[in-house]
Amino acid sequence: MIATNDAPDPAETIFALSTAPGRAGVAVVRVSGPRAGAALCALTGRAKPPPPRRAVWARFRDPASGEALDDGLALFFPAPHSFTGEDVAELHGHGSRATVRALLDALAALPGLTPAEPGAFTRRAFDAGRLDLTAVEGLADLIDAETAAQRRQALRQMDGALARRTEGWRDRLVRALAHLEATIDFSDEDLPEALLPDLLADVAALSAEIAADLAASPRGERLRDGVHVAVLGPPNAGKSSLVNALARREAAIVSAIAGTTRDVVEVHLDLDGFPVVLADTAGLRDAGDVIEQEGVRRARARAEAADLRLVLLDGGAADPLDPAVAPLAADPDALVVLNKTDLRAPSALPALGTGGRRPLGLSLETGAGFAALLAALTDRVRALAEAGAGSPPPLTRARHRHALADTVASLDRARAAPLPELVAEDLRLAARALGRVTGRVDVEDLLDVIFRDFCIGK
Ligand SMILES: Nc1nc2c(ncn2[C@@H]2O[C@H](COP(=O)(O)OP(=O)(O)OP(=O)(O)O)[C@@H](O)[C@H]2O)c(=O)[nH]1
Ligand SMILES: [K+]
Ligand SMILES: [Mg+2]
Repeated sequence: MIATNDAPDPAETIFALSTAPGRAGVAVVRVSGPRAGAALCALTGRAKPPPPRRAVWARFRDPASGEALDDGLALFFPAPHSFTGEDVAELHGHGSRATVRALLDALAALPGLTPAEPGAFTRRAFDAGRLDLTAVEGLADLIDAETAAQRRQALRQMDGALARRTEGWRDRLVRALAHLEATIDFSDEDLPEALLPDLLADVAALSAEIAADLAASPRGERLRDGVHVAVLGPPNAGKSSLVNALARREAAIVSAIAGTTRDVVEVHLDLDGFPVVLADTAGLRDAGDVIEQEGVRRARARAEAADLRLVLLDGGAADPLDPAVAPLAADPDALVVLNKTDLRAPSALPALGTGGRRPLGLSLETGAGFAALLAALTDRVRALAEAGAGSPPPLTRARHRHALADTVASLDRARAAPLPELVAEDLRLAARALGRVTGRVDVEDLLDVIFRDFCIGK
């Protein structure tokens, strides 16, 4: 949605349908660039655009033939108070394919107007400095949000929570660097002798703070992409039955034949606003044909990659904790469930691992324990994905993680550097890595800080 192509030509006026294509009550066509006002006038027959940000009713006509195309509302947002920072016009017409096509064709026929590339409006907003990169990403995530928690996270990032945090770090870094540069360049002047130890202490504190956010980073990406839960267990434990019950549809084949599931079957769930990718897997055992063995290999790979492992034990088996399953159930991070409690009670099993844990009891046959399992699963998913309002803004993309990891690496090199010049060089690299998060990498602000804090040059 927000993908951008070649560097845009700001002299061009671009236009596009901004609402979803198809039948709808209203469709919004947006025009941005120097000819936006003229385009609005050409289609509405007005001598000049309406007052800023005021909706006026208009009949939309083909400027060439005079044919009436539609009627609706027209709005004008003069630069710089618009989404793109340029003159923007909006035509709100009726949302049929024919009216939208007619409006777009009429705009295309006007001199100096070109259809917008995907993401071109947002690209212009970024170029005009109205959005930083994290806000652009937040906007893209908001448009794609499917659950309430995703919507909250996207809105928070779009509002600049992550940008403010990284820019705050960058300000501190640039300030430290400015002081250091000053001691290097003007060492004959009277600057504090003890600057370097203090500065290195600041750098250590900053590095620790960024590292702490990095350590918490899987949360944000999980909320964006979904918490991956793998359902694992022996053949015939009822894994596919459980996945179907959670998905409330027959997503996977259930049968009394052990080894029914071979491929990994994914279903998407919304658990209390948190997106979940639930994977049904092949029953784990060594027997079976080559296809089943490939299924077992895939199941184990999925178990490795999952954020949470739900281990389903078979209450109908001779030994539900046989050696093929016991190690999975002993994992303290796994959610362990004994199914078929209509055949055997959890109290009939020995405790799992240390600490005397018991599996949750479940019968998909009778429905007993299902609500409790759903609640336990939701709690675990929330804990893995939650971005509490008071906590630091989550890193939602691998890009953020890489930039911050580079920053920490440079800061740690700076702390170990033998000469002030080398410390400065590593701090400069750290500042540049931080600047990548918001997309603002410039050096002018370094000079600003030098002049503001030291009044050098008088
Ligand atoms: N008695 C009883 N039977 C159940 C229960 N849950 C599932 N079953 C039955 O157990 C059998 C196996 O269920 P599946 O869901 O196919 O089991 P699975 O773990 O996916 O099996 P594989 O894909 O072969 O590994 C089916 O006949 C189900 O009807 C339960 O709670 N009680
Ligand atoms: K089965
Ligand atoms: Mg199955």
